[in-house]
Amino acid sequence: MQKLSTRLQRFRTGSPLSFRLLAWILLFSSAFTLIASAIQLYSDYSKDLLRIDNRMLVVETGYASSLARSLWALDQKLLQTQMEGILSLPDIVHLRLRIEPDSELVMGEVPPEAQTTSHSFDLIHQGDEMFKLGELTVTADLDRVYSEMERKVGVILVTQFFKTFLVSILIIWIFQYFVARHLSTMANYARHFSLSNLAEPLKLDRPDTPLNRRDELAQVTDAFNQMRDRLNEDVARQERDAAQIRKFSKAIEQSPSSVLICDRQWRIEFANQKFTQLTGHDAQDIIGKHPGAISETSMDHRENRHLWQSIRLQVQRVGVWQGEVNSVRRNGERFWEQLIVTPIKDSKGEATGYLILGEDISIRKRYEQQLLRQANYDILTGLPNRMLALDRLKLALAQARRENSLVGVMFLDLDNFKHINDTMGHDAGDNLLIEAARRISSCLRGTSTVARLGGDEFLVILPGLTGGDATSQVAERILKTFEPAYLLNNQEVFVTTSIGIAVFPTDSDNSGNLLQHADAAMYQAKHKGKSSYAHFVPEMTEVSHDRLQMESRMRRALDQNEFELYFQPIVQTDTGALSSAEALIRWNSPSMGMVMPDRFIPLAEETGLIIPIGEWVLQEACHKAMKWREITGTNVGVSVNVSPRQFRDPNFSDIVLKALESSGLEAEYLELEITERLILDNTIETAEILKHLDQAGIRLSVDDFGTGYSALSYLKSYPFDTLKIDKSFVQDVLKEQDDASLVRAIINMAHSLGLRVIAEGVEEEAQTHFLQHEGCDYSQGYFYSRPVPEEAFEKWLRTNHRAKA
Ligand SMILES: Nc1nc2c(ncn2[C@@H]2O[C@@H]3COP(=O)(O)O[C@H]4[C@@H](O)[C@H](n5cnc6c(=O)[nH]c(N)nc65)O[C@@H]4COP(=O)(O)O[C@H]3[C@H]2O)c(=O)[nH]1
Repeated sequence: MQKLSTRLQRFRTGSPLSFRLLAWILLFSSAFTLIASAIQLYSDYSKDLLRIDNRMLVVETGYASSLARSLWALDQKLLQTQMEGILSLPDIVHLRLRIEPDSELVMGEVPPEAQTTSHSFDLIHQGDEMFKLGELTVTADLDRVYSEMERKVGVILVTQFFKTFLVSILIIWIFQYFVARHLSTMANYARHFSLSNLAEPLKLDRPDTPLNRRDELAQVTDAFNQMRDRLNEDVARQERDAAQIRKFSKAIEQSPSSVLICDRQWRIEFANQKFTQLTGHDAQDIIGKHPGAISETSMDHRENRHLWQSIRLQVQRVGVWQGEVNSVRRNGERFWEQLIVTPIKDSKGEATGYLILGEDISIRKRYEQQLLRQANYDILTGLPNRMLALDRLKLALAQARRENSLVGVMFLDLDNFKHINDTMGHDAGDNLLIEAARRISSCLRGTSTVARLGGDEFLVILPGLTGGDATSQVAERILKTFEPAYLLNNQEVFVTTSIGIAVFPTDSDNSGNLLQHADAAMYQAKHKGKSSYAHFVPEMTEVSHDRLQMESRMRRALDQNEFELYFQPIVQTDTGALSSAEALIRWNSPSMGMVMPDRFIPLAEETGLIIPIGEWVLQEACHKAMKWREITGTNVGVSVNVSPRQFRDPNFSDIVLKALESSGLEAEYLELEITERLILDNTIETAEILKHLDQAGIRLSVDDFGTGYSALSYLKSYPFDTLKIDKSFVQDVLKEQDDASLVRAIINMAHSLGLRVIAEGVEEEAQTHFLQHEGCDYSQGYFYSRPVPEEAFEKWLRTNHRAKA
């Protein structure tokens, strides 16, 4: 019962379509039935009327002659019987017989208000002559026909109504069961269909037959489910996209680089946290502004506009702009940043905006400037070094050529420096050099240059001179400033200098010759006696007698076996264990005593003698390394210095390989030390030779790192294994904060390029702690051992229990 009522309820409330259908079916079927029934009734009615008409005709044909005979015979009885016979016929209710001439016989009765139909015919006597006897009018009552019709209408209406109703119910049930309820299910499904409710597919409550699978409901269901699947895919894709967008946004927000996103018109739309940290500008303050307008104060307006114009043009043409920009923070502080500007393109490749990535490179810049300073200036005196001095000299010569002026070049050497250094100590020597630099500088104009070439040698460049005399005046002034005593270690010391002068273009028109001539003149001045100066004269071209003598002695020295290798251990910084040794040449000259490499290697370079000397060093070093293997039972590597001239010798690679071959030393235990200046001199050849050596397995190291150009980029392009930090940095790591941070930066940078680092010139234990802390791989210096002769080194090896296992 309950079930029935719910069904009814559902039928009533849930299926308006069924109701409407029912109503329409009823209406149409009723109308149809009514029309059909009306037609039927009308035809029945017509048939009944026809039947009555026929019956009247039958009366005429059947009774006309007999009635006429009875009337002729005046047989009233028969006439009556015959009329009664007619009256007994169905529907005939009234007969009127009009007898000629004026009598009438009436039988039967017409019910009041009855619907009737009448038929009259003549009664004729058929004798010799035709004689009309009378006329009979037969009246039939149509009430039966009408009541019959009424009954039929009633029956038809009732039966048709029920039939229609039942058929409608059946149709509706069929429709409800097979269609409407499924439509309701679909409607409900569609009503509850939402993005959060996509798991359940639409399922109709009906058997899964092949027929059902093909009908329209199945098609609509499939369409629904396909829509659901597509939506599911869309939602999943959207979620994936949203997750990615979230991830990217986070990455951009937390990026270590500053990020600005601009629209097509270069108006800032987004700035990340790093940008705010870096510049001090809040994102909301700069939204809508042009990126060039933020730090406009960093340069003048025109320069800034020009910069951003060229950025815009290059980004449009090339697709990227990158460069270093000197920007200004909100608080006015300047900083260097590396900017990369790229367009953000849509799927059609159209730029929809621009991405500006920025990185604070102030520290790197500072290091680079520091390195540049180190490369160009003498650390002790702060004067330009040899390299910068040569650049300035070349510039001065170029200018003099243009202006037709003279350039004076002076070579200075402190007369008794070596003696003071040896007797009063390095600090006193250093102080003397600083004071001498100051005194020389004080004698010069702003356009002149005074440089320290190394040791106690200075160079003075006097550009834009109009006459040679000016050089003499400057030389005299310098000699005069040297007259007062120097206070070294609280002692008054008198130091003099010797000055050699050469003038462009009188003495030479190229810088190299000018320097040589000034050098020769200086030797001449020294010969003249201390505290004097000398001008170059062509007779001096034979150069100093000393140098010539030195050269011929050096040539003999190889044959006489006067060269000797000293060795200095290179140890692992953290353990102190021996890793390898650097071979350092010494010249045991019978006439000059022990000559240090700084004194003869440059001359050997100039004369080309370095090639046979270098070959000897390589052979010796490799053989010694094999000997140490025997002594220690472990592999000890050897480092050999290679000078530029050696390196450029076409046979250099062969010489190295021959040394390895003849000694039996594996290539990996030989390391060649190359100065960075050499690398920068001749790029293509250098690259090829380095590649060749690297392919042979020989280790390569950059020597004296920090004293050359220190252009970090070349380290990436060449196959170096090791970087040796110059001793000038290491020695002051504990005293100079700048040097400490520079060494730290070099170590980090080298490691990031996959290079090992050796710190040279380690003299104190505290320096080793610093280097350990900074992760420096290897160390070398007096703290571990000075360079020692072969026997001493072997002894050191035997006693040094920390040799690498
Ligand atoms: N103040 C100080 N100095 C330390 C310390 N530890 C090592 N040294 C010195 O630093 C120099 C290191 O060699 P280098 O930079 O390659 O510089 C070398 C190298 O460029 C060149 N040289 C030496 N032997 C050869 C060689 O066989 N061939 C070539 N081409 N050049 C050589 O001569 C330069 C000078 O050599 P050395 O006079 O032996 O000077 C050596 C060494 O004695 C320390 O703790 N404090």
